[in-house]
Amino acid sequence: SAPQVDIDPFAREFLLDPYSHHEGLRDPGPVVWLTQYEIYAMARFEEVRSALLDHETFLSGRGVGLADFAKEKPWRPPSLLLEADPPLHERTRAIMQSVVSPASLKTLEPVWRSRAESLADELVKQGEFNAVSDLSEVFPMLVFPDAVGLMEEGRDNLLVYAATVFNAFGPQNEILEESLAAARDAAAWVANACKRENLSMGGWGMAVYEAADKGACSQEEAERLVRSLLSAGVDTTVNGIATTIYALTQFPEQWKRLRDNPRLVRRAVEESLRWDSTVQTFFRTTSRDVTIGGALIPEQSKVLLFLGAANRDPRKWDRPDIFDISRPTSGHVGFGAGIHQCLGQMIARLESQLILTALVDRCETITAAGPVRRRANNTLHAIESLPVTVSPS
Ligand SMILES: CC(C)Cc1ccc(C(=O)O)cc1
Repeated sequence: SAPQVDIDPFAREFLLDPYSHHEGLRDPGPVVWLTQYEIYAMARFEEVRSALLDHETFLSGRGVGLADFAKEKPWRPPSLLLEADPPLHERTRAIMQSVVSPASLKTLEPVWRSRAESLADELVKQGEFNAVSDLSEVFPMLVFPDAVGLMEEGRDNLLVYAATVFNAFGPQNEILEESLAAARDAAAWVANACKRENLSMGGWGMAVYEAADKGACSQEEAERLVRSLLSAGVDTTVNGIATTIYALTQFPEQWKRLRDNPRLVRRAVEESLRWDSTVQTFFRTTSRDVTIGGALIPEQSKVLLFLGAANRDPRKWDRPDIFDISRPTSGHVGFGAGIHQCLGQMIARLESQLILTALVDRCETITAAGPVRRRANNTLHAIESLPVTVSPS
């Protein structure tokens, strides 16, 4: 049976520094029993990847958080993408893939590039700035809400709402209680922003309703699918960009390599996702008894998958704790894997690549100008503050 582990992966001190705790989750065995929550967990690369690929054994429809939707009411109507299994998932995923298509991104790229360059111009002029409040919370908000076609008024509700979405995958701890209290108004704003009449023509949001007009889904489903874009599309890129900058301040020789060859930006973004995965964890629920590495996981069990720990598993990666932009990163589970693999991964990659390229082109060096401060979140490895100094090239 699965070895018992007393670690609390949703304790504040774990969330603020998860990587110092991961060996205690990987080493006891391929599957462990977390006594704090009476759930199973997997933190090794092989097992995490296999579970993500086996969507028939490891279900999403009963929620991808600790809450089992077969036993308790979700805090919000379940996502038709993230919290759906086939066949529903196939229909909704196809709609969203046709909306956030490569063609659509191609048309947006020039505008996104010019926004990234203007922001980088300003930041280099400043010389010293906060890579969170002045950069990673700014750039995604300059491009993503417009791509969705969101109303202008109240957009700052997006970050508050998204933080709650990600906290809600965890237990009812103080972190979740605090963010639920803070997010009441934000949730109302998001619900309203997803309505057809509040979305502008030509945006991704309206494209979902046009799919509904063609019979691909109902108008109500369209409204909830737009909510998915707002839930997943902001806090992820905000923290992904901040983490990439953080990694580059911690490994300055990697910045130098980017300066010598800016084409390595793509690899830096990928390696950043592996080295410090923005999305650290989420759950699956077993549809049947399944034995992993000699341990039986009964059906209807919640299983916590540690993506961040899998991406630094020494059984898979050599020198896993080193941020090395030349390493082969293919197969990392920073965007998940299988049928639920991140729908927005190309959006996230483009945003990160554009802003990083704009900074690499303009800055000879980028260095930490003070300590990094983290923001505790039940799912995300989030950064609250990251003061940096840049020298112009
Ligand atoms: C890493 C995932 C948990 C991010 C995410 C959040 C929310 C949704 C939704 O559909 O609301 C989808 C994906």
